[in-house]
Amino acid sequence: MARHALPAGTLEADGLGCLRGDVPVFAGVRFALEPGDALVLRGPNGSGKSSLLRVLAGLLPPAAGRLFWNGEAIDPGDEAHRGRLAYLGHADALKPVLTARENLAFWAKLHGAAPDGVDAALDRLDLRELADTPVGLLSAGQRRRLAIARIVASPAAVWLLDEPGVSLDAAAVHRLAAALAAHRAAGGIVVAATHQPLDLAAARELDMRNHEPAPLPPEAIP
Ligand SMILES: Nc1ncnc2c1ncn2[C@@H]1O[C@H](COP(=O)(O)OP(=O)(O)OP(=O)(O)O)[C@@H](O)[C@H]1O
Repeated sequence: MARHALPAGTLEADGLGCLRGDVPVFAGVRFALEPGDALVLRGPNGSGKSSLLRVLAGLLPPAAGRLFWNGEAIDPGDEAHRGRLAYLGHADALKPVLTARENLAFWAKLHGAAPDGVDAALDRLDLRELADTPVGLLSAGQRRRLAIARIVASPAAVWLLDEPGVSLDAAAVHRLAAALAAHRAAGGIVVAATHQPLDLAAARELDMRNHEPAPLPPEAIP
């Protein structure tokens, strides 16, 4: 499948920390990702993988540290940077009354993606036969495939994926791996949180257990 040109660049995190409800979740997260790189976030439940992805997506402000694109600091709410990101959360962010194709067309228009990328993304996730089915009638795995197709159809350079393989059967896991490889080959960057193995060649790993925040001082504990 032909890929649109990606706005290739480097993504760096320097000393990122995060609070959830005033509770420190992680601290001191550092990485530097070049075009084509992949970073897998590991760690037990509650260690902060989803929180880190939300910080990277600009959905949660960091409590400490900065993010850089091509060496330039990214300000919170930076619209140009938002355009470089495609975020897949636990929820699939699909409209149940629209068909699979209509959902992708909606997202493609919103993100300025090429309309011909919609059918290509449906093909890549083997969804062509379900293109005209309302999303409310799809199975969990079919919905997850469509949510991944939404990322594939986007023009974003940086894919931020939270448990992308959830609900996928073996064939769909294979298609996900192929989509990730194609994105990286086109100069894209992948950051994925996963408990399952993802077939990501030469991916780097970031273990959230190495970024546990320092314990609160006794006087700060109510
Ligand atoms: N909206 C929220 N408000 C307050 N605390 C939250 C909120 N969301 C998550 N947390 C807390 O932040 C911590 C990190 O959660 P997070 O979802 O980032 O972990 P995770 O590593 O992705 O977990 P999992 O493997 O279960 O998906 C947990 O202690 C969780 O209870």
